[in-house]
Amino acid sequence: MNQASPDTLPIIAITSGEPAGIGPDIILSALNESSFAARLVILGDVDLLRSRAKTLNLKLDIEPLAPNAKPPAHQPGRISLMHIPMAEMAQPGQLNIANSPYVLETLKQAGEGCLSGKFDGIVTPPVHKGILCQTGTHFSGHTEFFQAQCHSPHVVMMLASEAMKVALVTTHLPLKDVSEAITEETLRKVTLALHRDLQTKFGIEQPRILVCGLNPHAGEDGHLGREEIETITPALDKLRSEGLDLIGPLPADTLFTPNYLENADCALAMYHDQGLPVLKYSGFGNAVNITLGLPIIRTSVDHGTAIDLAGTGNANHGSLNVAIQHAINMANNAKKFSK
Ligand SMILES: NC(=O)C1=CN([C@@H]2O[C@H](COP(=O)(O)OP(=O)(O)OC[C@H]3O[C@@H](n4cnc5c(N)ncnc54)[C@H](O)[C@@H]3O)[C@@H](O)[C@H]2O)C=CC1
Ligand SMILES: NCC(=O)COP(=O)(O)O
Repeated sequence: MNQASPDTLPIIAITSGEPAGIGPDIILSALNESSFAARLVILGDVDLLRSRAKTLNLKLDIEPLAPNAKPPAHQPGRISLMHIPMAEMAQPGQLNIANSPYVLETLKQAGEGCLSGKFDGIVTPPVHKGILCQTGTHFSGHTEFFQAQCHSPHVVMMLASEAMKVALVTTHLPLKDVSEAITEETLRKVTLALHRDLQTKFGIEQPRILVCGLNPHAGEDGHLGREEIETITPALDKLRSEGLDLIGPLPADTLFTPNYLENADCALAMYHDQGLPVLKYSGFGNAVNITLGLPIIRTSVDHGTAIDLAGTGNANHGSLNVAIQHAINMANNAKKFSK
């Protein structure tokens, strides 16, 4: 049982995610079964949450907050909600472009609330990037959405499981554009942002980071690609001379083996599908996605919208639990540092 006064608990906003996916399902089951030492507020449509609770046969008390009211301390079975109306009632499993503006609005209000100090952190259940892009807005991910909203020059996507932390130099880029995006400047900024946040957000005094090469066998001395020699090694050497503990560039296929991982704090992959499949293989369903380098706290789940499972009761809320708990811990740490 939490002993802290409710007024000191962090306020964490949780967006409802893609309404036809499992976002509403995992919010309902997580907040029904688990207990969080925080004031949680869902940003979403009250009828969506109530209707999905009925479909899932979950008995929860779902109440909209009065304007400007603060959410109470979380109690299992009770949900406080900031009502944001959907255009049309969502059917589980059926994407509807009419509700895309709603999804974007929940993110916008979450970000604004964090920037204004109304919320202490944001947790985002999954959205469907494809249906959002169909509106004509280019949406490649929450990471880039909040980066733009916060005017942050460099953010880093990092996923963390019990077994490992994996950060990415590039995020949602077509593979054909990756090589060009890996410049000495980008590597420098991403690695510095990662190093700093491992220190400040995870309390690791001197983080040791394993850095992947881009090419097979990290280029095999230039015979299988030259990015390691021309770009990655010079960027890492400069950072090493400034005191960072960096190993690499290492062949990505051997970097993710126990000998390396056991002696390091984080792996830095060059692109999305170089690092994330390994992390998801080791911890899918219990990992957290954290955006580093933002002025606000933002965590997310390790999975997507799982349209096939919406409304079935088979969606696992383990990763959402971890994402909420990480946001709470980071918000509490931030409060300590600001005193
Ligand atoms: N944070 C976010 O907003 C994320 C959004 N996505 C988006 O989700 C959409 C679908 O992506 P997919 O690649 O199909 O991945 P997905 O994670 O939605 O599904 C992959 C497989 O895992 C299962 N699964 C996913 N979450 C689960 C859970 N909580 N419990 C039990 N089983 C679960 C699904 O049923 C499916 O078989 C895409 O539009 C993608 O961009 C993907 C990852 C993160
Ligand atoms: N694979 C993780 C992912 O794509 C999530 O991206 P984001 O929406 O957190 O930017």
